[in-house]
Amino acid sequence: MAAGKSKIIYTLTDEAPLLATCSFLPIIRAFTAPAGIDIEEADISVAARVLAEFPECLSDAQKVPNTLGELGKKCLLPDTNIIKLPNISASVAQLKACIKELQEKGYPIPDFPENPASDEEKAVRARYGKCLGSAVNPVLREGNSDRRAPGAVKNYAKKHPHSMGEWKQWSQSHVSHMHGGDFYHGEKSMTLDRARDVKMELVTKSGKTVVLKPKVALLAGEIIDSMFMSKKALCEFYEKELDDCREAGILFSLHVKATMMKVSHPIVFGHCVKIYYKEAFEKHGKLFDELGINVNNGMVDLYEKIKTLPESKRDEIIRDLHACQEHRPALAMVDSAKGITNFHSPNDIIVDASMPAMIRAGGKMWGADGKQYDAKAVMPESTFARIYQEMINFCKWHGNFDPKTMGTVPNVGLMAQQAEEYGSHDKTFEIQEDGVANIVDLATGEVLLTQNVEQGDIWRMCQVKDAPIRDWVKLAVTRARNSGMPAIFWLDPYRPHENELIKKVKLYLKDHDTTGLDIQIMSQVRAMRFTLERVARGLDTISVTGNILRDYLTDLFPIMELGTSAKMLSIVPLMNGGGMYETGAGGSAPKHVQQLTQENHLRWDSLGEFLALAVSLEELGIKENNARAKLLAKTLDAATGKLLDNNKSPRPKTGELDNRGSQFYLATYWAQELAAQAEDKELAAHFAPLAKSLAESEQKIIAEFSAVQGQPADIGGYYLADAAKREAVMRPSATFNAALKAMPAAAV
Ligand SMILES: NC(=O)C1=CN([C@@H]2O[C@H](COP(=O)(O)OP(=O)(O)OC[C@H]3O[C@@H](n4cnc5c(N)ncnc54)[C@H](OP(=O)(O)O)[C@@H]3O)[C@@H](O)[C@H]2O)C=CC1
Ligand SMILES: O=C(O)CCC(=O)C(=O)O
Ligand SMILES: [Mg+2]
Repeated sequence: MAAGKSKIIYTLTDEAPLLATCSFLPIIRAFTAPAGIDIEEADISVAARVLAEFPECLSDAQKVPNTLGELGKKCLLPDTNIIKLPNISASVAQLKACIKELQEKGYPIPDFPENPASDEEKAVRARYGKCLGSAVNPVLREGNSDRRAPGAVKNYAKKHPHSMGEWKQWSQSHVSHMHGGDFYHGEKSMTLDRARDVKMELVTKSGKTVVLKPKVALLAGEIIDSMFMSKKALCEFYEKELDDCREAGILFSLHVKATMMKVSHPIVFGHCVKIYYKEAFEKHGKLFDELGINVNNGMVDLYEKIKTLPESKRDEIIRDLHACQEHRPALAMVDSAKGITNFHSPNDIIVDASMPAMIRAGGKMWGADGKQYDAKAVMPESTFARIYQEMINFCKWHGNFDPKTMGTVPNVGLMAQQAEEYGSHDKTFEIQEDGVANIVDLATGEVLLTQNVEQGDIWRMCQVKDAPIRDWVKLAVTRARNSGMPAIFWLDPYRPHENELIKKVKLYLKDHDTTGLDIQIMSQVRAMRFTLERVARGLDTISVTGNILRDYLTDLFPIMELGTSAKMLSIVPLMNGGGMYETGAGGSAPKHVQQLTQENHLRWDSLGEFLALAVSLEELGIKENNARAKLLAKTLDAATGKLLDNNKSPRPKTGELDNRGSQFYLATYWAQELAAQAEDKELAAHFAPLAKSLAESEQKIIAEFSAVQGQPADIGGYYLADAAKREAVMRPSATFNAALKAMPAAAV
């Protein structure tokens, strides 16, 4: 019997994930219809988010709803079930490209004001600001994070290990971070005794009081921090590291997270670029200012804007930039073939993915000649950079990890309600004048936290509420109990913020039965060492971390263990009872779209989506007592296992099996599993013809998929593709399409 109407919300995002969703949704609908499950689409692509900001510029036909805002509200409801795919966290260059494409498609939205002067321009800039950087995940993440490699995926990686670069003990690769003057040093933190409204203000040396943030409402038990990065210390650090790197003769690479830390990290990045090219910036600084060049957005901004200059001037600038390179270290490349360096855009080297890639490659990055070299990995903020050096130390001593035997490291991450640094961009400021930066109670005038700051310093306030911390501790205990693994809280008692957290963790652990569990608290470097000693012996260890380490570790370990974080199970149990199922922990791999449009091959692996869908169905089945949803989940997991066993994942090379072919195999195995099960005979009978027809047509369908490969594919746009063209490209097998269409759309 069919159950009542249940609903899964499926996000439509950008780039490769969106393409893959386009072909996967018809499959999902064919399978979920008999269980009475509706799949509701929610377009949260960067294009949709931009259009939703400017309804007054659009005709009625062009207007789109604020889907992200609506989805954020749904995350607070108990019955919400969302599958969330990775989306673009846009850089300024990406946002401008998106705006241009929409304008060219007839959407009369305003240009992006780069240097807003009038109030009107400032207002437009602020609206576009909402679409910049990591603007989606923080809105939806109303729960903490549970990320792990499912057993079938881990076993597959052990049987089919990916390549690992070799670590040499004499490798020169290392991490450099500040040893003073960064956010870590001088941080102040407190737990609120009661609910308070506070403001953030700067009292300048000249006696002015500048209110930077008029009001932040804080709850009782919330932890707040005040921390700053000294511009002077940062610039001295860069000078020293650039010289040191030049002397060592290795590549210089700068790793930031400009998407999530969208206010502070572009500034940190910009200082490095300006110091590297110091003489050129000194000579042409005035002109650069006139042109509105802002290298916080990368050298791409400079190269774009000098295009307007006469050729001779342009050549002079380029010569001067090249002259700086003569006495500076070589830069790590993002794309050696195209001459794109690490300084091109702050979003090109994103630390959570870039550091694991370097470590996996034996400590190597790409040089301008397309060869691999040792590198100095510069991460100015020392708070979390130290974990990477600890892993490098381990690899230098023990050699590279072996995916065939290494243990697994799942993560329980404190993330809910914009926890810690990742929720701080609206409370982060570049200080305009020397003075004292205060967090002040609005009602009493009491100064809660104070810092002495100088012009150019970056000052921020972070917060984490009490309820998410309680929920995080509970999730850690639950995961430790269900997995039987030790759980380590990575918390550093020498850091004021984490010291406050430790007090709460110790208290809230008492709310749970922890008998027989191995739960420990260790500072980050010790936790890394302890975990790696176990990893090397094939033992599993849960890392329980704050928000930044959640992000870093859930790429770091999966990339070592599985070759990519896209194969992770990534669950967000929403605090009000709903569930969000993210697909993997990685991004949206722009180069995959390029390969599709040039050669009609999509190497993107939808495995993360298959895993997420199974958990989403299982949860829905339990909550709504929908036996068929549970059966769909069980059979989907079995089909995914078979897909891995039979090696039917997409391959990177054009001409071989790609995403579309892989999805076809998933559908075939899923139908076969459903047809073979005996729990629900009606459902078995429903899927038997599909199982049979897909198996019989295998060669024909695969031939139809192969036939289109090797030539360009037109999807009619990048940020806003043409739906019909995209569908034609992503669903090129008439036989497969007809088999899915023949499935009844209603419950049986
Ligand atoms: N949750 C989210 O919404 C997130 C979004 N992002 C955004 O994604 C974009 C790209 O980020 P980037 O740092 O390059 O990291 P990615 O994780 O997208 O890519 C790194 C590399 O990992 C491999 N990879 C990742 N996912 C898959 C997959 N499903 N199938 C096959 N291979 C995969 C690819 O390597 P290869 O081609 O060699 O196989 C890819 O080039 C940015 O705009 C970023 O902001 C980033 C992280 C999370
Ligand atoms: O939202 C983003 O930009 C990145 C998110 C991310 O990297 C993660 O959650 O692992
Ligand atoms: Mg990440």
